[in-house]
Amino acid sequence: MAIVVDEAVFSPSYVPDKLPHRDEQLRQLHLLLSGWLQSPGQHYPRVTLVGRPGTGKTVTIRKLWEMYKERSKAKFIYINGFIFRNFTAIINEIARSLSIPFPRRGLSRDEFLALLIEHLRERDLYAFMVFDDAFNVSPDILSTFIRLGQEVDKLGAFRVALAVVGHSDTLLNNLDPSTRGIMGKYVIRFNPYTKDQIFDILLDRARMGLAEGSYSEEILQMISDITGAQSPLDAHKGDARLAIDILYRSAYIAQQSGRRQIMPEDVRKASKEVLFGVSEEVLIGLPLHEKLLLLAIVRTLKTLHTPYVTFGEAEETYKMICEEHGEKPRVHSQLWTYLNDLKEKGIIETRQNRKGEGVRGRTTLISIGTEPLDTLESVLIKIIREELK
Ligand SMILES: Nc1ncnc2c1ncn2[C@@H]1O[C@H](COP(=O)(O)OP(=O)(O)OP(=O)(O)O)[C@@H](O)[C@H]1O
Repeated sequence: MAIVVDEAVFSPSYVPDKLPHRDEQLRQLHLLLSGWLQSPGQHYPRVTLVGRPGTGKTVTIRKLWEMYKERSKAKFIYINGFIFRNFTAIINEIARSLSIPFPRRGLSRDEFLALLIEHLRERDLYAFMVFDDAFNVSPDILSTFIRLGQEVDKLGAFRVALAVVGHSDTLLNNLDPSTRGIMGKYVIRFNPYTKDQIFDILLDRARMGLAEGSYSEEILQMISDITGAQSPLDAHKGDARLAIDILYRSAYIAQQSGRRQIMPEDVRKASKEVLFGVSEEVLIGLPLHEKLLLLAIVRTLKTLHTPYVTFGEAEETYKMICEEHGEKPRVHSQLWTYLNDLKEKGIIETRQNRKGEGVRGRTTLISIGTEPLDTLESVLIKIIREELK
């Protein structure tokens, strides 16, 4: 007998009927966007959604759209910054979503924009644009699309509503001051979910997707304890995606063992298979050689059994990994850039060595505090293989 009775309930694109603990954020979104969605053209609504991974930003905005899509003449355009990063890719995706015939390349930025504006005006189109994980898009490209909504003379009406989604305020701070001014004050915050909040989310998901009697409240509580935040400042917790993922994996492990109920041991096993502080999507979004460098750091840490490795040690392993994959190693300065990016994303920690630490001279020490190395290694290998296929 299956425990997972509805796979769709666990898919990333699933939008549940209810969104526990996001009433306030949904209310604010309504306030800002409902007027335009029902009768677009009179003003340019824009909003920024900020919160750590898995705090419900995407699902809340999708929910809002679900509530209006039947009665809005606007079209929903969803741009995921992990997938669409450069200008041409983004504008082509916008054109595709609006069913506008568009040359894929060969035009300058201004020409592409002029063409989009012309189509919006001529076809009397309205676009509700969502830039999710927008920190992957360079600030100047993002600015271009933020400013698009202001081109009311050329557009003939306020044809755009905009939501920009990111993990922190850096997203806005990186914009030039005048564009930041346009996005300015309309920020909706998504705090990490507490243990009790995760429990409510899991209970709904389990009711929808798992066989009756296959889970107990204790099991859901156990997962909530592992993943839920103690406080809104808890930096690595409060991710509902992770909690749902552990529930799904636990159900599968139980099912594979021929049982009809999830046991605590299944949860323990499942939580060893997942990453806690780093989301897999963030890893997928890294440039290939940044992934290879990260894999090198993980392998070196594993081989040396030390809490820290030097940059030089990691670089040696990186070169071997490149050879393994038939890739030309990047130069030292590029690897530095990657190292800093990994640090900025919170995947690794670095510091300068101190005297008497067994390393000669000044060097950078690298560590990974939050993730089980075996899991990180296997996830990275899987992603790298996919990319090189
Ligand atoms: N309040 C909630 N109720 C039910 N499910 C939720 C809730 N919040 C988040 N989820 C679920 O958790 C998962 C992650 O949510 P979502 O993708 O919206 O997070 P996010 O904040 O956009 O994350 P990221 O920054 O990584 O893109 C999804 O499966 C979503 O359905």
